[in-house]
Amino acid sequence: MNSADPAPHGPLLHAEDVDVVREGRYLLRGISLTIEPGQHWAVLGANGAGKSTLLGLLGAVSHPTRGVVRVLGRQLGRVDIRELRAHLGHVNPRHPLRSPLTVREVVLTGLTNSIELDPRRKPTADQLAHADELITTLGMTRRAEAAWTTLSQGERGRALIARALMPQPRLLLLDEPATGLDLTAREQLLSSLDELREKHPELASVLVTHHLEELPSSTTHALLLREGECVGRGEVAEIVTTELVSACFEHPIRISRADGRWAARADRRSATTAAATAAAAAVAVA
Ligand SMILES: Nc1ncnc2c1ncn2[C@@H]1O[C@H](COP(=O)(O)OP(=O)(O)OP(=O)(O)O)[C@@H](O)[C@H]1O
Repeated sequence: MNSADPAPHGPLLHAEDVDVVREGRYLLRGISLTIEPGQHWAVLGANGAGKSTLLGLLGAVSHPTRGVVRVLGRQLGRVDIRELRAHLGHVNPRHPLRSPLTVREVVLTGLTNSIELDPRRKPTADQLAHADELITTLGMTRRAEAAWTTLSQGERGRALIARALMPQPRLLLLDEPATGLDLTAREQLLSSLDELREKHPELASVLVTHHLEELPSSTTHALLLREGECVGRGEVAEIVTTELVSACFEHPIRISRADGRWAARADRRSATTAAATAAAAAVAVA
C-alpha cells in the first residue's frame, strides 16, 4: 500500500452527524458512516437523494457544513486535502481526456493523478508491471495498446478503475460506474470489481448507484439515502430489503436476490393497495 499512508490502522473513513447545506438547502442531513478495510459499500437512492454529494465528502472533494468527516484518520478542514486525495481512488465517469493516450498510458496517469502523461516522470519497471497487472485484472489486456479515443464506454470505465488503483489507494470511490453500459459490459465490469476485491482484501470501496442490478455480489454494506437523509445503513442483507428500499425510493418495490445479485421490481400488488388506500383516505378527508 501507499508508503506515506497517513493512517495505516483504524477506519478508512468516519463521518459523524454530517450536514451539507448549499444555498440554504439541506443536501445531506445527519449522515453518519464508518468504513473499515475490506468493506464494500453501496450508496443507493433516487435521483437527487444526495449520493454524489456524499461521495464528494468521502473523496475529500468538498467539506461538510456541520459535523466531522475523517478520511484515513485526518479531519477534513484541518489537513491539506490534496494530500488525502492521493490515497483515494476516485473514479470519475466524466474523465475529461481528449487525446489518444493508450489504455496503458491512461492507467499510468493515475500515478500523478493527472489527465495527460507527465513527460518529466518516466514510470519505473515496477510501475509498468503494476499497470499491466491492473489492466489484466480489469480484463483489458487485449486493449492495452488501444487509444482512449477509440474505446467503448465500458472499456473506458474499466481503464479508469485501473487508473484509480495505480497509486494503490486504500479506498476506491465509484460514482455510477455502470451507467450507460450494455449488458455484457456491465457484467464484465461487475465481475472485474468482484475479482479486484478478492485479490486485494484490504481495499475498501463505495459504489454509488440507483440501480440494484448494478451492485457487484461482493457488496458487503449499504447506505440508503432519501432526500439527503439516511433511511438505512449497515450490512447489505439487512439493508437491501423490500421494506427499506421501498421507503428509500418512496415506491412499493420488491427486492429479490439470486446468485448473490439483487433485482428490484415495482410491487404492483402493493402499488394497487397503496393507491386504493390513498384514494380511500382522500374520500374520507373529502
Ligand atoms: N452546489 C450545489 N448547490 C445547490 N444544490 C446542489 C448543489 N449540488 C447539488 N445540489 C442539489 O442537491 C441535490 C442532491 O444532488 P446529488 O448530485 O448529490 O444527488 P444524487 O443522488 O447523486 O442524484 P443523481 O442520482 O441524479 O445523480 C440535488 O437536488 C442537486 O440539484
